[in-house]
Amino acid sequence: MNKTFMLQRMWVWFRQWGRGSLVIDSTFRVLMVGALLAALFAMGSMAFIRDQETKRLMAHVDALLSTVESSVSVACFTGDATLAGDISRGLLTNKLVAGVRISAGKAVLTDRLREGTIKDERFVVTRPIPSPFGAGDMVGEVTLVADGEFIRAQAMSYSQISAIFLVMELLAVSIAVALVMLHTVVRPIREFSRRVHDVDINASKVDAYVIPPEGNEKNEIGRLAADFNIMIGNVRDLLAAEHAMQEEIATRERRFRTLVENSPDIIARYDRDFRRVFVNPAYAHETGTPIERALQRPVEDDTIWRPHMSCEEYQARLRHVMLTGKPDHVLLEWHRDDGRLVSHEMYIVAEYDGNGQVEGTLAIGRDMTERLAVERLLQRQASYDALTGLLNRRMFGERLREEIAHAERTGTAIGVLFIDLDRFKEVNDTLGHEVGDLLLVDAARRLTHCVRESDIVARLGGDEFIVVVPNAVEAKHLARIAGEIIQRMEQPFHVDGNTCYISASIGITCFPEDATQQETLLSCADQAMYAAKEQGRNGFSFFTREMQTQSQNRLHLANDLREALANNQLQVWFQPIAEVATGEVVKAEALLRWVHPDRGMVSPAQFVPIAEENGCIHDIGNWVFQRSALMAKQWSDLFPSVGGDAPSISVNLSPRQFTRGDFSDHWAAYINEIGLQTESIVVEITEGLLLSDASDILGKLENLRAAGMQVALDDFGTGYSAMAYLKKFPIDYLKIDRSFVRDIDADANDRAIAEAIVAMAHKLGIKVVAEGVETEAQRDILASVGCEYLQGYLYAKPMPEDEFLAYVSHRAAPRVKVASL
Ligand SMILES: Nc1nc2c(ncn2[C@@H]2O[C@@H]3COP(=O)(O)O[C@H]4[C@@H](O)[C@H](n5cnc6c(=O)[nH]c(N)nc65)O[C@@H]4COP(=O)(O)O[C@H]3[C@H]2O)c(=O)[nH]1
Repeated sequence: MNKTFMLQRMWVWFRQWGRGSLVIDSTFRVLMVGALLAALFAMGSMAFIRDQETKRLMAHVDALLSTVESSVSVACFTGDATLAGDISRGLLTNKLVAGVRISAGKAVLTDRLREGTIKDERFVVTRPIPSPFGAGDMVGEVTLVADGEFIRAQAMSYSQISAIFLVMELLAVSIAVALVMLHTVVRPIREFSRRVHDVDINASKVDAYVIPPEGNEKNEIGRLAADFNIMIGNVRDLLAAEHAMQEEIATRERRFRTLVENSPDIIARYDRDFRRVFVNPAYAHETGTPIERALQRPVEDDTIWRPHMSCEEYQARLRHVMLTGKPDHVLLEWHRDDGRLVSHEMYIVAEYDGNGQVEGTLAIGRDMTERLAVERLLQRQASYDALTGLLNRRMFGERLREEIAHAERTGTAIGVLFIDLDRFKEVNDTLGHEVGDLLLVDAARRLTHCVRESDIVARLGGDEFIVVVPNAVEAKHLARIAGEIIQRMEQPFHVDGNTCYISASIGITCFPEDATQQETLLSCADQAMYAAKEQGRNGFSFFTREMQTQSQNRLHLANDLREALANNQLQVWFQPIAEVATGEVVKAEALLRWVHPDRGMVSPAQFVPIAEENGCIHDIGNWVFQRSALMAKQWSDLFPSVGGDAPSISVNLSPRQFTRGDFSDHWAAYINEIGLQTESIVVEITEGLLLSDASDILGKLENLRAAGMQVALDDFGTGYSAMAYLKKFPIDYLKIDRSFVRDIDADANDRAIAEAIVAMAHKLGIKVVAEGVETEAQRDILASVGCEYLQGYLYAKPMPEDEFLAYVSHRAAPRVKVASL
């Protein structure tokens, strides 16, 4: 058992060893085949040779029988048993013969069988014996029993020897074949194998090819080498292509890496479990997370997304992209370490593996911080007033629309307060826009303190504000808010080192009582505000239907005013101004009149503000000046004989026209053109002008003075009464407002004010004109405090040009001829 196992092991080892060597394997196979064939042939030939040998020996026995046939014939013929015995003994000496039987007829002459012989009929030869005398008579019969054992042994021995030779021959042939194969096939193949083995496919072309072993160039090995070389060529080409491809891939990868690593966009790749498997440096920089910390971390670990979008939401978006394969845009925002909010728009796409399965997502984020900041700023600018931070007109419109819709649904009321700052224009014009802006900011702040959080506060532009009070159930609630606003606005504004006083006029309207449409609602509030202004400012008015009518009137007036100048509907009237010292009329104020074709006389107090609003004031102002200059010219032609001050005409100059400032050159040119004496024109300005950009105002006033005009400060005492400014500017006259004159005989304060104004003006070398003098008592008091000139109904009301000329002509020397204008 062990032996068999050992043999099996050896056989296996041998086979394995043999497979490693073609020489051994092929030799072994040839020998095995040879041995097998030898065995087969040997087996086949042994039976054949044994048979042939048996036959040959039996033939030999037969031949032996022939040699004794004549002797046996004699013995049989004669019946000679002795002879027959001798013959048989002689035959039995031959090893082949084991038994002899000779019979003559029925008589057996001899019958001998070697002892121990087993008679086998195959080895028995019987032959009839003919008569020695011929004639075809048979005299007996002889039977030879061949020695079967001997013959078999002989045949076996012979066949074995033959088989051994055959096997040896075959083995020899096999060995020869193996040797020949070894020499002609195996060796060249082994050499070929060695050469193939030595081939360096990357070497130069010569070394990269296999040369067939000598003498084998044309046989199968040669063809194999040729095929192999073709294959090497193909492989070399493939390798070269592969190499080029690798190079290309490496180059591309390098470029992509450069691109990705230097990309300002953040790039992150997530696997199916939302773990980051790649991030670029921009990601690390923007998120403040080092790359190694960011990798392999799931999105849930992040806290950076929180401000704008939760991780769960972000993860849900990533999942959706993976499930649907549809790209998505996500805005992510987070605070950096320095606290700055950064915004990135992430473009998320699904990534697939070679089998088309989604293996994760790629997120590329572009920094939108600045753009969003600008957008938000623009949005804010589009919605909020840049100066005050309140809602602007546009946004207010939207909010009001929403409130109206809500009120309609819920059946509630809305209160709208239209707030206009009184005399803000003066602050702006006098102290400059910067101060005006600061005042507006403070006013906005005060406004927001007067209302609830839920109320809407907006700036419509300039000094106009709006407050919307939703759920305004009672008018008194709105009145209380308006009262508080007014009260707060009355408080002095301390702005940039200046103390300014303004007030607020407020118009109040209600939805749905007064109007249900947004525009109409605002228009009603505006009209109510206008009414509040007309009622003396610093107050509020609720909208009434009459206001609507008035407002429409104003609108019609504004339209008609555009045509008024061209249609000769405007006139300049003159109101005399008397000199206290002489009682003579030496000055007059030009006062504009509009004789409306339908309405009759319209007051300048009514239409001058409209003309200022729509810009007509420039043409109208120039026209008034020219008419006044002509009147002054004519009057001065009358006066030299009268004596005293030269006559002059005061012309009201609208602050709007003064600020534009292109009038003075024209006016100066016109004075020259008509040859008017110097100081015949007094330009009346309002005191608020002096507080504005000093150099500009000063320059303009000096221009007027240089052109021979004088300057009067109108309505003095009603505005800022900034005495300090009087020193700085070239003012010739102060005009005490008629509000101080009205009660001067009854109100000691008014008298004291008038007295103080006169005293101060005189100290500055300025003469004083008192307006609105209607009574002699007023005249006397004003005269007593030192007022130089008086203007009022006591002397004369404003009158048309011809009447005025007649008036002054009458008072002047009768010899002076009055020329027509
Ligand atoms: N109750 C009373 N009133 C008296 C008396 N004496 C004069 N008045 C009125 O007082 C106003 C004086 O003009 P103002 O203060 O410059 O006030 C003027 C002036 O500011 C403006 N205005 C008039 N004409 C012009 C003009 O041509 N250009 C500009 N820019 N404004 C003008 O319109 C305002 C009103 O002008 P008017 O209605 O003409 O009113 C005039 C005049 O008729 C009096 O004794 N009692």
